[in-house]
Amino acid sequence: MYSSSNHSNGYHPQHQHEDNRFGQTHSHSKDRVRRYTRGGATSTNSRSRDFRDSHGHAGPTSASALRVSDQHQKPATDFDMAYFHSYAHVGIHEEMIKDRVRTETYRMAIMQHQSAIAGKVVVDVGCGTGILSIFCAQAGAKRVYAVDASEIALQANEVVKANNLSDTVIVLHGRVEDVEIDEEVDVIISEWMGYMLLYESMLGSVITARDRWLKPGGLILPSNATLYMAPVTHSDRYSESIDFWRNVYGIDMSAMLPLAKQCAFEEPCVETITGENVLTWPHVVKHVDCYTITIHELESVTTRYKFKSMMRAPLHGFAFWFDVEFSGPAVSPSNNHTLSLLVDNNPIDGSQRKKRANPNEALVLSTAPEDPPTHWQQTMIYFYDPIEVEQDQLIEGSVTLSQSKENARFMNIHLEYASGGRAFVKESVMR
Ligand SMILES: C[S@@+](CC[C@H](N)C(=O)[O-])C[C@H]1O[C@@H](n2cnc3c(N)ncnc32)[C@H](O)[C@@H]1O
Repeated sequence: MYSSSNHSNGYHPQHQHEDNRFGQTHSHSKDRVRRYTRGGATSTNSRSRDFRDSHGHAGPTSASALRVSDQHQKPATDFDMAYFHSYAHVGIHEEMIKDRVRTETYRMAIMQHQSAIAGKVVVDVGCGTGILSIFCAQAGAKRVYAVDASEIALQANEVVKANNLSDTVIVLHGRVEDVEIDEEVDVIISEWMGYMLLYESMLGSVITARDRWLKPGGLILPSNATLYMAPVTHSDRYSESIDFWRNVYGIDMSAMLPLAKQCAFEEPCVETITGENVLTWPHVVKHVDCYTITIHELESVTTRYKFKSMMRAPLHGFAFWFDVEFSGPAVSPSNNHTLSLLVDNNPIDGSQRKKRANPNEALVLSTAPEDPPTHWQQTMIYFYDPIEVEQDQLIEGSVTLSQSKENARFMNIHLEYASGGRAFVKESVMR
């Protein structure tokens, strides 16, 4: 995943600064998950470890507490191990927790659903430092299984102990796919969203947890998610990275342009844009219902889009962003807890978009350009050269997001676009 325009892969030495989230270096902004792509295998083991004592209470880790179960899922790959290792770094957790939009929306959602959590059993899929598990304990959960395959689970256990919550929060160090929980749970909570929603492929682990442990009628937070895309104009960005080379201290360095374009725009960029960069209403790329989605459905997502530009402007590429909603399971319309969002047809481009039926009913965590910024920012796919579009000009094509065969946590992006009689294809990989 590329968080700025200044490199064609994640490991360029120039413009380096410490990325607190993953201890990774890059120029403009922070990467949520990248560091794991560098090293391949790490020394992290794939066994599950829990901190329960013989009475089922949380306690210090010991060799006898190590438990292995490989009957549920494929074994973790070297890529998985490197991925979990990347989450052992404090910086990534600091960045997530300091993202107040993210963390406070989760806390509000937990409090909003307190009646479904108090006295109930919760599993926190990917607990990290344990913050969401502790919020659930504060909301009155009877028991919270806080599961994380990263070494950060050891820290979570210390945090739980220091807050005198060891009787409620049971930290399990292992993959959700491997650990054993000997009871059904009422609630699943997880912060699984990667850039462009599906990068990291962590949603599959939430599905696994759901299918292993969730009681019928149980609650999943967040309950659904939507990935959007829209065409954008961003002349400043293009000038900064490309036009810059046309005149450098009076020297014509245009010979650098092909390399500059490749390095800047070959891969997706994670950046913050504003609503002013967006040329039309967004198109829904994928809507995910966490209660019903299958792992198979996530392997490849294809959508066709058709936009009509609202203005005359140079089209520089597409922005992607997502939102997630914290509502209960979808139930019949006669029930008061019916999902609060409806999907209706976008009058501008004919695509579907979500409309809030009752804004008071479900909390939404949005990463849209017009909403307060989050650490996810927006994900941009830039063209190598802009396309001039007139007002009302059609921009159409398709996009396919598929898990890489090499490493399912990488995402291949196949983008086809046509406008004004010209057609293009762009392939990129978010790694
Ligand atoms: C985005 S972080 C969220 C951390 C924490 N819940 C929070 O909100 O601050 C995701 C965490 O999930 C863990 N994780 C991802 N996949 C997992 C799996 N299959 N089993 C256990 N932990 C997993 C990662 O190690 C990471 O710590």
